Amino acid sequence: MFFYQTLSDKQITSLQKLTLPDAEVYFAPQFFSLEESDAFFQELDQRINWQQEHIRMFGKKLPMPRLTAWYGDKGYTYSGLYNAPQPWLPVLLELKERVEQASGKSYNSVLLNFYRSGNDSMGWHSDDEAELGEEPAIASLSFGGERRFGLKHRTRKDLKPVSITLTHGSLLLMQGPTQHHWLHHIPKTKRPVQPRINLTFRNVRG
Ligand SMILES: O=C(O)CCC(=O)C(=O)O
Ligand SMILES: [Fe+2]
Repeated sequence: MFFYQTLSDKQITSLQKLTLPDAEVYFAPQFFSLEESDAFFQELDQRINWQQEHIRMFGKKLPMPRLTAWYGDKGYTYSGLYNAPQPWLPVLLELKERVEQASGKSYNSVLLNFYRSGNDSMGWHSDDEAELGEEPAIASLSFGGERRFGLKHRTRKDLKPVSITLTHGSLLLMQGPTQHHWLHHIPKTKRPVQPRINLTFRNVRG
């Protein structure tokens, strides 16, 4: 476990390190206060240019099971789709500063996901695109309804899959060898859940 200071209130908050082999994952369930988190959810809900993108699968064009948006300095290819960057918004720069301060890393882009209901999801993947470099640091913020975040090792079947509840106002940080060895997903849920906004800050090269 290590400690950091938030910029706003100089309050010491802890990022908990998960005990996962072949990974470096940290989690802070209440990185933001409830008041801040409610305000960020509203702001992002209203200001982000949310898009319904499609994926091509088996020659079919299918709607992605969530809305997405891409902001920052660089374009990015994700799930075979090229995402042209939209210029930073003030709210995104504020969040970027906060996660940079906490993680000691810098980011030049952010992918946003909007999960409208428990029927929205993200399939098993790792964020291992070449543009992200060898051992990418990815800082993931969650606002709104709680969803389960699953992690499973690519090859070691003796390791049980891990599941974390991504709370309103939480920060999840993945770095080091994590993307090489582990896959992650957001499964659908039958539980009634509030809409959820996720932001993953990344550093894209090139
Ligand atoms: O919604 C989440 O927490 C996961 C997002 C994610 O894995 C991604 O955008 O690559
Ligand atoms: Fe991911």
